[in-house]
Amino acid sequence: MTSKNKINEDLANERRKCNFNIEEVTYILDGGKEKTLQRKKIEDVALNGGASVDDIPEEYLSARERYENAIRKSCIYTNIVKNEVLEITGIENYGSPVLRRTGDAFFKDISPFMLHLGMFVPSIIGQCTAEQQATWLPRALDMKIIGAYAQTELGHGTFIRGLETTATYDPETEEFVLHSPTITSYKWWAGGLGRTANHCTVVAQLYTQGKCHGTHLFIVQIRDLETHMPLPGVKVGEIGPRMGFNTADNGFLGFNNYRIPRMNMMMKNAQVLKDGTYVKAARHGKLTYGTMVFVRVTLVGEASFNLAKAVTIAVRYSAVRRQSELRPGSIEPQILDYPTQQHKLFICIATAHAFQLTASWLWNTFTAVQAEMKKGNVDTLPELHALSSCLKALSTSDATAYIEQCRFACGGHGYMLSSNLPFLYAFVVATRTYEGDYTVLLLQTARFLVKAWEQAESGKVVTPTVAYLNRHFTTNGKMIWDNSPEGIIRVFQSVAAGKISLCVRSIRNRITSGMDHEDAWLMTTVQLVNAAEAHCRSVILHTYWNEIVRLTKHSSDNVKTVLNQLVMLYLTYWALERTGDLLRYSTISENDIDLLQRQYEELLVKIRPNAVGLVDAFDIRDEILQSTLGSYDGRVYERLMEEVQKNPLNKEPVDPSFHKYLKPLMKSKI
Ligand SMILES: CCCCC/C=C\C/C=C\C/C=C\C/C=C\C/C=C\CCCCC(=O)SCCNC(=O)CCNC(=O)[C@H](O)C(C)(C)COP(=O)(O)OP(=O)(O)OC[C@H]1O[C@@H](n2cnc3c(N)ncnc32)[C@H](O)[C@@H]1OP(=O)(O)O
Ligand SMILES: Cc1cc2nc3c(=O)[nH]c(=O)nc-3n(C[C@H](O)[C@H](O)[C@H](O)COP(=O)(O)OP(=O)(O)OC[C@H]3O[C@@H](n4cnc5c(N)ncnc54)[C@H](O)[C@@H]3O)c2cc1C
Repeated sequence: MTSKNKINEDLANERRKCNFNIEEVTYILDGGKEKTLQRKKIEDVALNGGASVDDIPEEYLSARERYENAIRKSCIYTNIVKNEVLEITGIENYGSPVLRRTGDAFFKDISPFMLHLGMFVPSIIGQCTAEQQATWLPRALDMKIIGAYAQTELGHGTFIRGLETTATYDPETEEFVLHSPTITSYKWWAGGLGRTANHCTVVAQLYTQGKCHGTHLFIVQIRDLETHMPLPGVKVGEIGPRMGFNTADNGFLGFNNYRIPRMNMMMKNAQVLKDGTYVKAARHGKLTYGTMVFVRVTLVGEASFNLAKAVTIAVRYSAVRRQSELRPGSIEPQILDYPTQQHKLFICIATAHAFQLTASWLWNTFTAVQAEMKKGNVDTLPELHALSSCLKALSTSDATAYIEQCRFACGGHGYMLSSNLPFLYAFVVATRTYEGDYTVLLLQTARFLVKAWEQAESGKVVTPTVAYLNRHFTTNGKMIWDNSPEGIIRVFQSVAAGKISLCVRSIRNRITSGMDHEDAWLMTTVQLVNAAEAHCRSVILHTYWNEIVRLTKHSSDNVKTVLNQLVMLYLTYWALERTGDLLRYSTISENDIDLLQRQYEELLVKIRPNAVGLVDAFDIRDEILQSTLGSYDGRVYERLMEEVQKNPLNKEPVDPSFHKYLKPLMKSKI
């Protein structure tokens, strides 16, 4: 072995200590052995060329160079995907999470094509008729056209009904006229729109026969396919530097009476006939929001994957890093030996598992609801909307907090961009806002919960994810505390039920004392967000536990043990985090809390020897991790020094600014 690929001795020791079969855990997280093998095959094909390697790390480039480099690499990756990967996966897997994840080897930040595959293509699939799909989809999948998703405007993001862009039908020419009547109606934020896209999905208020029918989706060509010039009547550009997403060319877009053919309205759920007659086909008023529901579902898996990356970096680094001394004169311990460090990191491993298993479960729920909707049944959509809203909100918010915790766990070196932790944070913190802000989405779930509570109150049997509400009306008093996993989950469900009940009581009391329903709701929103968070927490705890029991039925003993330790750590951690709620809604005592704390500390000790094995089981290749601190071989200090050589500031021993500014300053007299 050369020193370049020699594994750091501490990390090698950690791997020797690991007592479970790492591959077995990888298979569970990937959803089965076949999926793992296919993922590895895709990674081998896509990453073997080493095309991702930048001579100069992208953080040293100017805005223009960074963008150009991102396009260059996007094209390389797209060609690999088109020519080699899709042969393995089939065209239907274009845009699959595996391709998205493999893409991370090419970009530290984000590809300008992300929104094309992440939202433009899904909007064609979800919102167009079969005939329209036949027109647009092959061209989009083949990258003959490149699209963005332009919904948000300068003045409105959350409140979609408030969007101002208009699409007015002209039966004379059978065209829609797109117009941006005000500065606030300019589209703002769409990824890939600023410089890259030649088409986009535009969300606009539909007017026909003098009447507004609310927001609808349109496919709009914005640039010439040969020259890439914006078409007459289109004003488009990049919105400027932001906290992250700096290679995604987020854009602005305005229209000046810009005409598109009638058939460019996405007509799956509503149509405008040649004469201008509006026909609504949809059985549910919000089906035009379907692309957002799809992306919210996928974001739970995104949260898990990005957190898995961060904690892989932080745990490997913590095994390599030695600091301080436990006893005078003793050898410096690995920082992973500090219980406080384990407290920071093991919850991140458990959370990545919890979100991954919840994401798969949510995806199955999503596809089942889609299948029902194909048959004309939209009854399960409200529950899916409530679930995808709160799970998107909580998973992105927790992942953000824990990625930052991983950075803290890496001390000063975690602050280096080359650790990749700042990039991960900047990318994931945006997910808390986009595709529906955290608070706004939890309030959507709260609407569903209040309705479910009212149904349960009237004796109706409610859907499985809120079935605990039926129990709430049949049991009296506080939930009996029970330290088993099922017992902890039951108590969390009681907390959620108790909080929803308090919200309903507050709303009713406010109405009784003279407020109208809107004000009573508004005044209760702080509690409603809290109740929706409690509900979502109980869903995650329940799903994580159920899935671990189901998926480890045939596992080896040691895998069963370590995955059980992790899920118990998760349940115990959240019980300790929420002792106030537990004291309020269950019979838990001071003594029970002491026992929980001891149980938690014992779990840290038990998990410690397997910590590196657990992050290895995420099986994230070095090319994808892109971190000086987190590589498989643990050559942390060597990589930090190698990275310094790439710093353009170190190219010459003396910087020109010395002669230009510093020296004159040093020579000048006071
Ligand atoms: C080179 C190659 C690169 C490699 C790439 C490879 C592959 C890539 C492939 C995949 C990518 C994978 C993942 C993607 C990852 C990252 C994506 C990256 C970037 C994404 C960028 C983000 C894009 C965006 O942000 S787009 C804009 C999103 N905007 C929003 O989310 C707005 C939020 N607001 C709303 O959703 C709504 O306005 C609202 C807040 C819900 C309120 O709506 P409103 O109409 O006012 O409704 P109201 O409150 O009155 O409610 C009425 C009623 O309707 C119910 N309702 C509301 N919404 C829905 C819904 N969606 N579905 C069903 N029902 C809904 C609501 O509950 C009410 O019901 P009720 O009356 O209570 O019964
Ligand atoms: C990196 C990034 C990429 C994006 N990409 C795209 C894209 O490709 N296409 C696209 O169309 N959009 C995109 N967006 C826009 C994104 O979807 C919106 O920013 C997001 O939906 C939030 O809307 P907003 O910015 O209008 O926030 P606002 O709604 O103005 O929110 C501001 C604050 O007000 C609060 N608030 C708002 N309404 C309520 C309410 N009813 N009750 C209580 N509190 C409320 C929010 O909680 C928040 O704290 C992107 C945004 C980012 C940051």
